[in-house]
Amino acid sequence: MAVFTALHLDDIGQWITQFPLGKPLALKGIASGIENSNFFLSTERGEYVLTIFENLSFEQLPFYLQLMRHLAERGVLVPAPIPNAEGELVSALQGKPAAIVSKLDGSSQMDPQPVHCAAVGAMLAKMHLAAQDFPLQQPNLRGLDWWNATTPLVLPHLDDANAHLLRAEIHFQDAFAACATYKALPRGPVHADLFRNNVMFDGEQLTGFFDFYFAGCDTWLFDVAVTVNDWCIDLATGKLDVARVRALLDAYQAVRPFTHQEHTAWQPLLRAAALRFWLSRLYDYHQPRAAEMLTPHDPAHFERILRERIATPAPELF
Ligand SMILES: Nc1ncnc2c1ncn2[C@@H]1O[C@H](COP(=O)(O)OP(=O)(O)O)[C@@H](O)[C@H]1O
Ligand SMILES: N[C@@H](CCOP(=O)(O)O)C(=O)O
Repeated sequence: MAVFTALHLDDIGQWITQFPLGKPLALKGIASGIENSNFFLSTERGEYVLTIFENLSFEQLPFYLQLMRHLAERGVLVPAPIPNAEGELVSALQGKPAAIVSKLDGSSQMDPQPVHCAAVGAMLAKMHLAAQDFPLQQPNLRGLDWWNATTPLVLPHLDDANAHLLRAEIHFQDAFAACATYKALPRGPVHADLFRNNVMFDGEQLTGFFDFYFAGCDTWLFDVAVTVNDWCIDLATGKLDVARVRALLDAYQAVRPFTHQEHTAWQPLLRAAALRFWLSRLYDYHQPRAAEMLTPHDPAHFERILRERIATPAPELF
């Protein structure tokens, strides 16, 4: 999150009367994050998070908010969206779509141990299974099509070595996505951005996943790869820590066993997950948006991870 649209308590006095939340007491911009404008909101009824969506449209948002509601109803620990008096989860604020969700307890675990990775793996598998009967469809908007569209926009900013790496990896991923193994992978709604900063813990107890605004329908294995590439690495080098990888994968497959096609696709999808965030970070870095609070993420981190996944095979799924 970041703050692209400035907002003060006075600005929401009228708007908030459509929600059953009582009087607003405090509103505080959240500096972390990069995508939307987010605020901690205190009201007479409790603590919430108010999000103004900067890129997603009114048409796209029901997928994310209904998905959160669907998951919350099935025991997956995610924020509950608050409906307004009309039963709507999204309504216009400052001319943009906005929503209020419950605030999760706990804090981010930025130095995860195997026990935390196991909790994340188990909850991710539960999420995949719980979303199987979710009726709405929306593709992962940061999937293969977006990688192909974004590559020519960032290539002019890269040195020769990185331009070569990017071209070669896009070529590899296009070819892999066309093969029978890839097409046979189980799919459904995925979180697609389950980094350390998007999960809450109270000690070793996982208290929730949030930030579903990159979610979409994609392969479940891509979601596992995104998660492993953040939770199970040494941040300085991008190298995988085998104990954390094993803990996450074993806890995941205790809930939802991996298929043989997933076993074959594992190494390519770890590369795909690294490529996805290298590209988005390059794009955000070279085409920055105006914001009151924004700290762009370092693209070189995912360049290192991609090079490392190409050079060194990761532990197998099973
Ligand atoms: N439902 C929530 N409960 C508690 N804290 C939240 C919640 N949603 C967001 N936050 C806080 O806001 C910060 C940024 O949120 P994030 O969703 O990552 O932003 P973005 O939409 O830009 O990706 C998080 O690190 C967390 O501290
Ligand atoms: N997790 C991604 C992009 C989104 O970041 P967030 O802080 O808004 O969740 C990255 O690290 O590049």
